[in-house]
Amino acid sequence: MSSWEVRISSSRGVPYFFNIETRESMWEAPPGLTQDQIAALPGAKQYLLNSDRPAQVRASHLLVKHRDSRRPSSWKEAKITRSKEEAIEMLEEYASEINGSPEKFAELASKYSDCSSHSNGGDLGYFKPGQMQKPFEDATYSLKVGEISDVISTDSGVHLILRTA
Ligand SMILES: O=C(CCc1ccccc1)N[C@H](Cc1nc2ccccc2[nH]1)C(=O)O
Repeated sequence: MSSWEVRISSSRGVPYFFNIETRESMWEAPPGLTQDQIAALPGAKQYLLNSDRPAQVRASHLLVKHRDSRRPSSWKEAKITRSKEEAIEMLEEYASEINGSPEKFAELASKYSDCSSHSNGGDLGYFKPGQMQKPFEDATYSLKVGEISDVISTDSGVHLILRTA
């Protein structure tokens, strides 16, 4: 079998096909390979996972950091000492106040989010697979547009996510 493998493009954060013999690369699966042969290539799992995801999504989030966050500091608080449990309780409070309203989401994110995106109602803009921490990306892709997530945990802290596109 030819020596193709699937890699992730660091610039675009999406999979591509690379032939380690000829050093050829291409975005789409090389012609002539059956679906089974593609699935058997090294790295194919990445391709199969990503291939059914839209190229990019847009989301806003409300982040509450805690003492175990990667950077336990924010525009709101120089030294964040709350526990993860306290952060989750706060987020659940906010979630019930937001009660599914995108307007309320933006208002509370502006006031309470520990991310710099608070100044924009929590809007992160568009992002592609591979650009955000995996739990955040997976949670966003599993939301419908207009839907708000449950509490999601990343190395940055705990989040509510509103998918906007
Ligand atoms: O990484 C950033 C900036 C994110 C951003 C992207 C696009 C527009 C505006 C902000 N801020 C971190 C907190 C943080 N961690 C995150 C993890 C996933 C998504 C958003 C996040 N925000 C921090 O402040 O520690």
